[in-house]
Amino acid sequence: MRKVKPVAADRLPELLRRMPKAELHIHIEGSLEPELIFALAPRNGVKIPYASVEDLRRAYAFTNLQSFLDIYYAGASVLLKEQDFYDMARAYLLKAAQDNVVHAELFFDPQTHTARGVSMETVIHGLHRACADAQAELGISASLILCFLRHLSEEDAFETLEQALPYRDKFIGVGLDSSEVGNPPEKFARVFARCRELGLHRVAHAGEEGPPAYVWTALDLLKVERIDHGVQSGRDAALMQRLAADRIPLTVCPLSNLKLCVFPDLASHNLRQLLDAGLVATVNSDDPAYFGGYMNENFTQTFAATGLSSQHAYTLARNSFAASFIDAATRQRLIGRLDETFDTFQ
Ligand code: HPA
Ligand SMILES: [Zn+2]
Repeated sequence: MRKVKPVAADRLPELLRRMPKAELHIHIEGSLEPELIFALAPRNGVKIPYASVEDLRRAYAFTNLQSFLDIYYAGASVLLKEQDFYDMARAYLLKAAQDNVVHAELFFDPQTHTARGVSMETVIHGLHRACADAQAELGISASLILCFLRHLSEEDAFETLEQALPYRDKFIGVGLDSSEVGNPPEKFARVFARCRELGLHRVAHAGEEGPPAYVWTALDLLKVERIDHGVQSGRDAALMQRLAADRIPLTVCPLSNLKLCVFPDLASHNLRQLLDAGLVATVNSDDPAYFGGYMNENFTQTFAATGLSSQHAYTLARNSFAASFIDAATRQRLIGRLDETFDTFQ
């Protein structure tokens, strides 16, 4: 990793905001702000059990992953039409562009929608159109990763994959999310093997709340290329060595970990430990509408709490490009822009 100049603590937030970066762990349904929920509900004739935006926001006090997921799936129930999916992704991509996110890989949860009678075509077309427009109008590249809900069955995941295959050109890979503990990666080994045959990229949430064993099986049985979260890996020295040696990226989400009580406070977060061990860690927002911050908030709050430096900032931004699924030429061009930002920053 190249060495960068030290930057005074009071100038670091500006550098963090200004540096170009990629976001690799954003659930697009988790970018649905209360204001948009309250705009979409009457548009679609959907009733929501909250009196106001403020009333809904007050309910965002989570104790663990499941307490969040219950409210996250309820929020997504206002999404019915292609335009709804477009509007949600458009709002996220506008915010991302403001944060100098130049490339984003968006997770989406089709089973949350198809279970309510919304077609796969509606979901994928709405999201994909927003990604295409963002490239043309905002200069940000964006692609889609289809996530299987791990609390549902293997059979349901296979059926979801079948339903999505007519739109194979509109998503680049698959992921695994929802309730982790009790739903280990091995439950989906055959689905992921099929996705590998199809040439799809593969990622999985592992080691968010679940044990390091889930990270091992995500690697060995699902053959994933990245681990989403993965922070529990810090408890297993052999796993840390494996992740470093194989350069398996971790898409870390500090504000999510804080809000879901994975760490008691940001100062106790193990991002520094992961970086010091030579892991390809990145910073991401996960579900920014629920966890109180988009990309730049994740960077600035984490750096303020843990005392990370300009060198860490460069490493994290560079890791985000290295860990992304963009083509090699684009990756080099984006790293060039990153270098220029650090070279010229005063
Ligand atoms: O952080 C998460 N973990 C698991 N599933 C999710 N679905 C949205 N966000 C998450
Ligand atoms: Zn996530």
